Amino acid sequence: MAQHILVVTAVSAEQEAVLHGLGSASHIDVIVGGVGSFSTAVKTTRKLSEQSYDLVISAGIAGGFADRAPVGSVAVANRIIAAELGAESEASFLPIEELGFGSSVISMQDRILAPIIRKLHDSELVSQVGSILSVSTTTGTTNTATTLLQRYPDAIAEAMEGFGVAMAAHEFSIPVLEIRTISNVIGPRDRESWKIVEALNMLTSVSKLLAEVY
Ligand SMILES: O=C(O)c1cccc(C(=O)CC[C@H]2O[C@@H](n3cnc4c(=O)[nH]cnc43)[C@H](O)[C@@H]2O)c1
Repeated sequence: MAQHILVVTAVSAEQEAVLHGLGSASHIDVIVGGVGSFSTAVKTTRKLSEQSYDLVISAGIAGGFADRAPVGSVAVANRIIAAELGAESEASFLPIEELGFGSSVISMQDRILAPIIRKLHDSELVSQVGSILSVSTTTGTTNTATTLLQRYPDAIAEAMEGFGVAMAAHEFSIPVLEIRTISNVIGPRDRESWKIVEALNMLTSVSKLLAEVY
């Protein structure tokens, strides 16, 4: 399935990891969009207005919810959710849908998702599929992790850029994927325990598969 694909990472270490895995695949471009959905949405939109693409992929490292996406595994989004987009009230969090201002959820197309899920399943890599949350603040307490899971029971991971990439792709009617390798458990902030090098190496392995599948 050789198409023209744009991969968007947050930082250059992720870009290098992806390029390393892609090898000589010339149909895939990889850009750095910056950390967070705002910067990433702007940079992705600019790139999509300059060149035509068939698929956009948000790729990088992420936090995994305990017992759902272990460190060292691969998380593939079937939904990308802007987890903080809404209003707080005394009773509960109100997502933007309930306020009548649009949607905080972008769903992946099955025809795009199925081939990479199959490939990951056939590979040696541990992987899971579910909602990946986009947050502006990296979760740093058990309380926030629990709250997010109550709000989004099918969430497997959180990162900071997916929704920005997805919104840009959506604007150009291009399908989107989010694929992440897990560097840390979501919960109490313990920066020393993050397995960033290992997650970047896993990102290289995943990128090899991306080049074979798409
Ligand atoms: O807490 C810190 O001191 C700290 C230092 C450097 C970087 C960070 C980040 O939050 C990097 C976020 C970056 O990586 C993705 N990512 C990785 N794990 C998570 C997570 O548990 N929650 C949200 N984002 C995560 C994210 O997509 C950014 O690109 C913190």
